[in-house]
Amino acid sequence: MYFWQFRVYQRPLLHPLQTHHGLWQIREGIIIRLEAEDGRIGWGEIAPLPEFGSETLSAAILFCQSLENPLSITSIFSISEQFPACQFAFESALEDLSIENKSRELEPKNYSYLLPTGAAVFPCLDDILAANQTNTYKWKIAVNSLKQELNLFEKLIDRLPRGIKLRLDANGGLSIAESKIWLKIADECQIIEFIEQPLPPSQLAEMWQLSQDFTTGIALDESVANLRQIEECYQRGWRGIFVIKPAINGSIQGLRHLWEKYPLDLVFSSVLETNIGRKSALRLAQEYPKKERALGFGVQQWFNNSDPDWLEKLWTTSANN
Ligand SMILES: O=C(O)CCC(=O)C1=CC=C[C@@H](O)[C@@H]1C(=O)O
Ligand SMILES: [Mg+2]
Repeated sequence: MYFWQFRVYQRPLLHPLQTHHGLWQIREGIIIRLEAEDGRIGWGEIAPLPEFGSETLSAAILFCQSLENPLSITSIFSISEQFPACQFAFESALEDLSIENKSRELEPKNYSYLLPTGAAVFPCLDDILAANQTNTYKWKIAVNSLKQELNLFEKLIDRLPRGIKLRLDANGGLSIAESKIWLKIADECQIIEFIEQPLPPSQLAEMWQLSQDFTTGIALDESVANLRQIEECYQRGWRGIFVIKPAINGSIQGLRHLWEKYPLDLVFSSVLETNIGRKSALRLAQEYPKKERALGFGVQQWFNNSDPDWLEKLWTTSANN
């Protein structure tokens, strides 16, 4: 049995993220601490992303307030798939208990750096390229008008060194006609690794057709935000890329079973979680056998790291349970 505690946190993003979903300024979540009878401690993070279909923060708080304490392993693996961020957090805390070398190097060498959206990329681009050894970068589209973004894109690729791969993420905000324009350009310029979620999840068939009509990869993200959606999209014929956000995907064990059951082309992606959730997600990504795709866990600092004791302060200054 495992006694556990939780604390709700709010951390301002150092660089607010502008996407088709809107402007994201504060990452809110819950840190959980599991303690085994022999004193071992395991940490986990509930990092909701409701616009991707996960539970909301308030739903996760109510779930934590109603969950038994102490917990059994059975109760952890019985958490409903209605709470995928909670499933990830409790299973990863359970696994964290057994991690001998918690400080084992996890930071990926092959990662994708998320560039500032739109024209904001240009003032800092040279510094970002100089500071990052990776050759994979990601840039959000479907935020400004197509005309504006096509102009910015031309300027951007002129500034990128040879050999750089770019991922374009529309967060489901393009029309079919706009997707075809981007894909035609991508096929011609050969710098785009894939276009992520060009259309909304409701248009899987249309994205499948685009994947047949163009050579540039298409990656599903919002369409495959949890285990049930991954399996459904595969069974409906999707053989393109699956962007997996472990922290909102649901059961870790369930994800392992899926990638063993189906030959999935996975790209692991962050939900701008804190270091607690990041470690668990990166451990899982390291287990995934295919290594060709850069991890969507750019080393950029999402948070102001001038407060390294934030977790300790959280634990001593607030008691949610
Ligand atoms: O996947 C990556 O390279 C970084 C993470 C990332 O792009 C995202 C994280 C969280 C919310 C989203 O707007 C965005 C995405 O859509 O993938
Ligand atoms: Mg995405």
